[in-house]
Amino acid sequence: MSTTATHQAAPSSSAAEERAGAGDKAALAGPGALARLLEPVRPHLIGCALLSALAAAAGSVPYLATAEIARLLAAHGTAVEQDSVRLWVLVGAAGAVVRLLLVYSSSRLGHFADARILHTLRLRMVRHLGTVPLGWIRSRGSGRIKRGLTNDLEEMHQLIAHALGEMVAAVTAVTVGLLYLSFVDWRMTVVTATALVALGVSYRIAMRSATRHMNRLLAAEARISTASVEYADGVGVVKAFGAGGHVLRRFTEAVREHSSALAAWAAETRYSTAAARLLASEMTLLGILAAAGLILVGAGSLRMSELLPFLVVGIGLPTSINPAIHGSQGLRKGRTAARNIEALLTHPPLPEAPAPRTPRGHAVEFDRVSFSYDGATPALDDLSAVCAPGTVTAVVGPSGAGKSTLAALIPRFYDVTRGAVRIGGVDVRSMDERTLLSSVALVFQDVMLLRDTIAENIRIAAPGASDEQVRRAARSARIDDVIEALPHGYDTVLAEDTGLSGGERQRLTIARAILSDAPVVVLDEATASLDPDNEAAVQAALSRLVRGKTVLVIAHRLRTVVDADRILVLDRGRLVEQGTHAALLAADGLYRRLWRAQSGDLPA
Ligand SMILES: Nc1ncnc2c1ncn2[C@@H]1O[C@H](COP(=O)(O)OP(=O)(O)OP(=O)(O)O)[C@@H](O)[C@H]1O
Repeated sequence: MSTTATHQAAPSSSAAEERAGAGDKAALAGPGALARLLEPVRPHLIGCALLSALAAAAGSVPYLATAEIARLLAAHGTAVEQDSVRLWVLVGAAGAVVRLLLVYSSSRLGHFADARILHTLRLRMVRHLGTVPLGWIRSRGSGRIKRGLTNDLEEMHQLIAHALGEMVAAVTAVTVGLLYLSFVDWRMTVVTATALVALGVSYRIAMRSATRHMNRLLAAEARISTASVEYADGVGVVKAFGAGGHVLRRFTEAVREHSSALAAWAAETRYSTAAARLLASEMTLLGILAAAGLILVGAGSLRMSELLPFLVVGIGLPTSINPAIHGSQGLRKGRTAARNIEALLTHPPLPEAPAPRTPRGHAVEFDRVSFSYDGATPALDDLSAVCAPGTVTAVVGPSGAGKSTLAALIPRFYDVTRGAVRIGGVDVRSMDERTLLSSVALVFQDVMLLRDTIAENIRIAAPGASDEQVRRAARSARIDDVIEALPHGYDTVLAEDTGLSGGERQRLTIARAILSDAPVVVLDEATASLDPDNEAAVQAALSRLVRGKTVLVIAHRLRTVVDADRILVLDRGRLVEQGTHAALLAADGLYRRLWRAQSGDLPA
């Protein structure tokens, strides 16, 4: 990430809301997560469920009316009273109209609840992202964050606006159907209910492996969605490094896993699915009901006219259950989505200072700092150092030594595990977030630019800056000429194809940092080699940026730090040496070994 310190403090009301949310963590955990998230729209959901139930009941009426007409015809033949038939036709038609009205009302209420809760959740998630440690967001990955804000909310939408209503409607339709049939003949109703349960159980048995396969598929889908976002975000890198790129590999692995999950599902369940479908079909139920009914008719204890409603209404019952199966899948997906959303919403925000203090001066001090990402392995161990204002301090060391971690502690991407990081004598944890972030400019390797105009990308560091100030910063960062040469100059909207080189994009972020005029500059020196022109321009821009500031440079190439005022040498999280280039070479320790390794074993 390459950015100046730009993220905003969340409004205090939302911060309080988020703190309350974090306090609810224990209560939110477990199976109640979904219920808790939906709490604000509970009355709407109950209303929606009631309307769905009434709609389903009304929807059963045309079938019941048809069954009654069939009964009348079977009982009286052509001598049937026309008025009775007409009445049932009217009742059936009225049921259909009422159903339409109720479905409309229920759907309206469901979508209203859906819009409201999704709006609230979206806001809470975005506000919460503004309060959690930036380091957590970076390590979680943009793909997972975006998935939370898109796919998981979409699953919640499906659940609230569709699945809940479908399940309630299915249960009601079956209940109403069985209730009606019980008035016709209780024995046949028992047969119908038993047959439904038996068919349901055999369906479950035949589909028993489906849940496992479904879970595997859902997990694979989630991975594809995450990897797609990451792939889209990192397509530039992927192009630059070809198919060997990390992101592309994750994407192709996810696609492969999805295909193999799908193939395994199809292979294992092709017969059982067909059997399950046959078992739970209308034809099977028709066979059972006709056989049982004809036995009773034959025994003289059931009239033909009483059997007909079972053949008309009874065999439609399996179809009524189908939406419940679909709805239960929606419920399962909604639960998973709720858990993901909850995990994001309940991640503890960075504690805010109750009585913020203002730094006096801009020295950066690491005071016996220890930090661990996982609470077990130290990434930094009891490290103390001071970076004086107006000086450049370079941090060097082997890969994994803790250089980036040290830099990340200054803007509070993470909080120290022990010790303190101070700016101007004030612990960064005791500073107001705005004060802290306006004190520190970050120029990191992975250049982060927003899809906005070039002017706004620079201005984000100082929202009130005039056009002239933006231009002056761009001139200081040696990027002014490049911007002017673009078709829309400073109004060019940045996109993948804007045509800026890596070095030019880096200079844009330097312009941003220059505009912010933050007294502390944290710089992650580029490892990717730039062409000589770009490198010279970046160096010129940097020297303008760091003039008079307290500078901490994470250095990967030692030749760039020979002029640093002080070099901190880290190894496995510990500060093992410090001093100037000359002093460290003379000390004949780790720095000298690193120097010899990087300079091709040439004597210094
Ligand atoms: N987000 C993270 N979660 C867990 N562990 C991490 C994370 N970031 C870094 N680490 C671990 O912390 C240690 C220090 O890593 P750090 O990135 O600070 O080293 P570095 O000196 O900057 O390395 P490099 O030069 O390779 O960038 C390493 O063991 C690394 O694996």
